[in-house]
Amino acid sequence: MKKADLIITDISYILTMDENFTEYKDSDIVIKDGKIIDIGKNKKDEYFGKTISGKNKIAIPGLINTHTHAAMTLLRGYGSDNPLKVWLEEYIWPAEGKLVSYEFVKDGTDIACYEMLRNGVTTFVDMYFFEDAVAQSVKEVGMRAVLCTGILDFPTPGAKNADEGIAKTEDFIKHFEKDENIFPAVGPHAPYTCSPDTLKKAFNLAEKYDVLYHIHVSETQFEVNDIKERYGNTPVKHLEKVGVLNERVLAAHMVHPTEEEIDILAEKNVKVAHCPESNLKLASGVAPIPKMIEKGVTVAIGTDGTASNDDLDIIGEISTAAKLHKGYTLNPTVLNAKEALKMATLDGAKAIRKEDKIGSLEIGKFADIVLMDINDPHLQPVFDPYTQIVYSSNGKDVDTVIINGDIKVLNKKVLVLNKKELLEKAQKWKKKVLED
Ligand SMILES: CSC[C@H]1O[C@@H](n2cnc3c(O)ncnc32)[C@H](O)[C@@H]1O
Ligand SMILES: [Zn+2]
Repeated sequence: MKKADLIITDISYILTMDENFTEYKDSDIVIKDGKIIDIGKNKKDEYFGKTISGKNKIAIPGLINTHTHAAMTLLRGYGSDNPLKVWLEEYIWPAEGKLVSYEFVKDGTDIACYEMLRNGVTTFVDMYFFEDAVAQSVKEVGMRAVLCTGILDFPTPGAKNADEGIAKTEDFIKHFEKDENIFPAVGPHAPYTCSPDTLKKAFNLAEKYDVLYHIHVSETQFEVNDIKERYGNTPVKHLEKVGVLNERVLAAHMVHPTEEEIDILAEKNVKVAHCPESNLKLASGVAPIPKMIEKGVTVAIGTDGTASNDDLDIIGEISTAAKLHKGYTLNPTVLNAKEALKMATLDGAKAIRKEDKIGSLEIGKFADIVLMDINDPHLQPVFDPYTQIVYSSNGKDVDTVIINGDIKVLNKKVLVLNKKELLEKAQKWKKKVLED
């Protein structure tokens, strides 16, 4: 018998989400030193250590949310039912200008971490202000995250101009460069809020430290028209001309690329964070995701912030994506359940360039594992476990969440945050949002 730290026994279905979609039935996963060391039938007989039961459960890799603004939980529902420009300029940016501080971001991110864990998210990509506060939350709960300060050409709660945003980003990168779970990145907000000079300076920084370059691109028709008017090009072509497209770029939204621009994204190996619910709620449009995938673009999934979604349920997000693109293309074979789940797992890991460490359940990878409870009438009978997850379940069916081999959620209860305290924080900030 060999020593293990944790053995998940008799898991009804294991969906590894590796490149071959390898599956196991009634099998075990063995974990040691934070990593998966064995998977298969009767592996529990070869190891001793703490066990938890996987009976009536589906095991999938920890889910990856590739675009959010976590602290915006404190603005959930604020300024709803408006287009992006009105929502940002008349509601969100004034509220952020008034309230955003280290404390706001810490409290808001704590709430977001609770919600993400509850919904099976183990890794997320965040762009906001006071990312040191986000890092503190992430450390306390033991999640993984790609974190970047939003860089804009006008004053923000975190910096008086883009150069200060870039300088702060460099300090942040240096601080977390070697961290195992926090991956610092560079976050120019968008082509309409960053000049070509700012975009390029930010890009050079990402190159210097070999980190992700995360940016909102081609989110609305308004943006496309605005960039055309200002620079004579559509957003992706504009970014290409500025010289800021390569494999390090993770572009959020990408709702309105032209055919030619999709070819550029594929050629430059730019990754896309698709945010269908935010795009629907803000009436930004429907991104041509099937076409991007067909042309070889890696497309992952993101929720965006909770003021434009308005939740952090990534299973709900892939369900929306799978159905939206079928309806929009009038083709039911488009974005099938396996492909949809891949967007939130292996393709999410590829989007953040961590596919060697996370994104699938494989020996040697980190033990970031979600167990979905299928012992409930709304999830039975199971003909196809992928279909069950994408079309029948939602985040609330997540029973257990393990990160780095540590149990963070058990029996649908988040173990690493205090729910009562979070509810109090939400009330405290609601009062401040409503104060003059
Ligand atoms: C610079 S940090 C992030 C900045 O972006 C704002 N934001 C939130 N959602 C969106 C979106 O869908 N498109 C563009 N900008 C967005 C957020 O409120 C912060 O100000
Ligand atoms: Zn966003």
